[in-house]
Amino acid sequence: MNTLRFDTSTFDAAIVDLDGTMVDTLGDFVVALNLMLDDLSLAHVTAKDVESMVGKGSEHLIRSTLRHVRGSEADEALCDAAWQRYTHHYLIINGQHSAVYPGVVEGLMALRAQGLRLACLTNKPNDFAKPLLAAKGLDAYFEFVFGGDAFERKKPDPLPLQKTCEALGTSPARTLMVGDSSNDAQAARAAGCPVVLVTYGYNHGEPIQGVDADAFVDSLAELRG
Ligand SMILES: O=C(O)COP(=O)(O)O
Ligand SMILES: [Mg+2]
Repeated sequence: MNTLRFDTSTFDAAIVDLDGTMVDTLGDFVVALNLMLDDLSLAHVTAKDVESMVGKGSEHLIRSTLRHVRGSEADEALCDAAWQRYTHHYLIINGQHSAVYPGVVEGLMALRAQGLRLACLTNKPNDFAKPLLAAKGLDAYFEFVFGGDAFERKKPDPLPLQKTCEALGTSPARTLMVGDSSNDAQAARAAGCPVVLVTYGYNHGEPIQGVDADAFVDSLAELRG
């Protein structure tokens, strides 16, 4: 059920996902992947193809893209070459084909005004995540930014959430996860964090309402104390 207001007054902190939750980065992914595919003399992907592959980090995205355009699993040499080309292009175009979703700044400001500690936890690599947040003017809201390579395992594993709670010094039960996909929800459930999902974003092509979460919001502006 969508709610027009999700009461955040019982929390000490919020952990916020990046791609699909704060920033619509689908354009960046498509542009960087197609530049990579050009370098490898392979066919292009569309935004629709990419949308269902985003959320499990860049390695997963590159492997899924190669599988999609070639029709078979890529070997390690091709994956390595693709990774080099993809990171080269992504670092250059990062943020140029992306936009902050409506209500994000309002929501982050409200959470901070309420005294909540904020961390950004994404499966995007640190080298992509930190410059993107800075370019979009979102970095100052967060005490910590942890990318997909910050810890040994990525979401949906609970480890990144547990480590982020440790960094914040907050208990999982009083730390709200805000995300856009089942990766965020599964990680939160396993870590013992309550979870709210946005109704926009990328969830592997599946309707988000089918995911086990505490609430769904249409905008981060609905998160209020
Ligand atoms: O797979 C990605 O790079 C996107 O990651 P995020 O949704 O955890 O920010
Ligand atoms: Mg996401």
